[in-house]
Amino acid sequence: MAQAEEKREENHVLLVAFSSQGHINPMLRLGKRLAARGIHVSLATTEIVRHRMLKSSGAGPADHVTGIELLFFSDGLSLDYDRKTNLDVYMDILGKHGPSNLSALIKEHYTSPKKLLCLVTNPFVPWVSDVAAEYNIPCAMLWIQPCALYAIYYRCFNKLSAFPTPTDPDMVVELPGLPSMEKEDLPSFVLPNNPFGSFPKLFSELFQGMEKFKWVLGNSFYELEKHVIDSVCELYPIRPIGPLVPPTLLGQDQELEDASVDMWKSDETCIEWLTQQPPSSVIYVSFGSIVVLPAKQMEAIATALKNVKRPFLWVVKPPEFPTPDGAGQLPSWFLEETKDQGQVVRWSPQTRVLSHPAVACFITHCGWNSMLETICSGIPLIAYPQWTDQPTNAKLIVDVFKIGVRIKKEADGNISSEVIEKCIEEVMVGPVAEQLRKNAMALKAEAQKAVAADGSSDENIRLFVEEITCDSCKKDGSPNVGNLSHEGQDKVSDKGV
Ligand SMILES: O=c1c(-c2ccc(O)cc2)coc2cc(O[C@@H]3O[C@H](CO)[C@@H](O)[C@H](O)[C@H]3O)cc(O)c12
Ligand SMILES: O=c1ccn([C@@H]2O[C@H](COP(=O)(O)OP(=O)(O)O)[C@@H](O)[C@H]2O)c(=O)[nH]1
Repeated sequence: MAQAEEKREENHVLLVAFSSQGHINPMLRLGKRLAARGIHVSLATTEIVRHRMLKSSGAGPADHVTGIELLFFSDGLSLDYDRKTNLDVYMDILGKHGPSNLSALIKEHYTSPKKLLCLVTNPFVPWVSDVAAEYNIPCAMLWIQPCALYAIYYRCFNKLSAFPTPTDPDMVVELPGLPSMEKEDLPSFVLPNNPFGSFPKLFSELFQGMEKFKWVLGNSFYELEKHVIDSVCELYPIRPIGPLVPPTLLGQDQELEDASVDMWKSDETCIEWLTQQPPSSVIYVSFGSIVVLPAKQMEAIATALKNVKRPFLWVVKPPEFPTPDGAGQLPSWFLEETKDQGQVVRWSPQTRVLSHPAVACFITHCGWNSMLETICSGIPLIAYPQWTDQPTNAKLIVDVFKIGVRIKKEADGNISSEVIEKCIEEVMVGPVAEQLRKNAMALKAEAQKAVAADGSSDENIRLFVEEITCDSCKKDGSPNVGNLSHEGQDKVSDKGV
């Protein structure tokens, strides 16, 4: 036992993630890249994740994911608490109980916590940096949304630029390195009508105290977002090390195992069904793990899918806490009337779906993981964003990456099935479709280059590992992301990118 513990503390990094699948998986993939460079890695997250993994697999939860040890701490709430409906309460309680519970976990698992090379946290558990400080361990943040969101929040919460206010809710926001943004392009949390009171507080504290993070890593790649990445260099640089997606999507060794957890059991039968469909014919539809669409919007999508008469694969994840208004439920007529046309599953093996040759396009809520997976699959997107970073991600898809179209809302906030049908036709046939597909394939190639040996992201990982393992760098308490990030970018521009 003593020997195992000693080993654990050699060259060890502890990752800490918020409980959502889209936050844990990029962290695990970062962990794997660190492990490939000789670092021992563990990931700590909250008990609710262990509980969901248990439910999804039916067996006991894994205590390791491809060599990364999983550790769990309590968020202070009971397992059956409805966290999704009460996000503000959840985030508050987690912020109150998380620090002491994580601190106890560290004490329990590491005989000398100071030996940890660093803690890596994500933006939704920013208090991890205080736990790191308590043990005198350096702390890094993995930013799990586009670097554009990092730039927007940094400027917003440090009051460096003007954002919409209750008296000027429609103002257009102009920021360096980004296109002009109207209110429907901004992250929902910076708008005056944002209902999540504790979010601005969480992010104000985070962005006003960035010096607590010695490194900021981003789940993106330089070539994808170079203008906005360059634009934050002077503020507090972010170093892109992504895309953190399964190795099979990156053209890497097919034998390489992915590091990820599944909180829901995926329905593999849809892969067999896909195999029976013509190449580039299927519309894939999914809104991720959190969004629950209002019944009216479910109806509009259902009508559009039926009317376009093309094969579809729609993920309809039953709401964990169903409501009488029918939110998140299929219209009653749908399955019967489309039974020869498409498939509905509760949860799909999404990365296998996106890279399947039968899939033509993806109607998505624009979660960043889904977007990166799509970029790496080289197919166009139809953006239907809901909240948080998603509206801005949709803006990037259309105006910066130019790999998709956006479903525009009517003046009353609803969507019409005709608009969805038009978007589908636009990305499936004709000159726009052709251009989008070309752009998508080009970005896919750039993504593969970034993570391949000596690519921009690979180089940034190498620099990070060099930094955390270098004794003199560790003792220097000042945040030095700046120097390194500049160096990383010089290297990139040296190569003529
Ligand atoms: O902001 C939150 C909060 C939150 C924080 C503070 C508060 O007071 C209230 C709520 C909780 O869960 C989230 C989960 C998310 O999952 C998903 O994470 C991906 C990667 O960040 C995104 O790209 C996807 O759009 C998104 O659905 C994204 C989020 O932005 C949040
Ligand atoms: O049916 C599904 C839908 C989603 N996902 C995965 O769940 C994650 C969703 O993350 P994202 O950031 O896109 O959205 P979120 O669910 O966090 O809103 C992605 O990795 C998807 O591949 C999946 O495996 N099956």
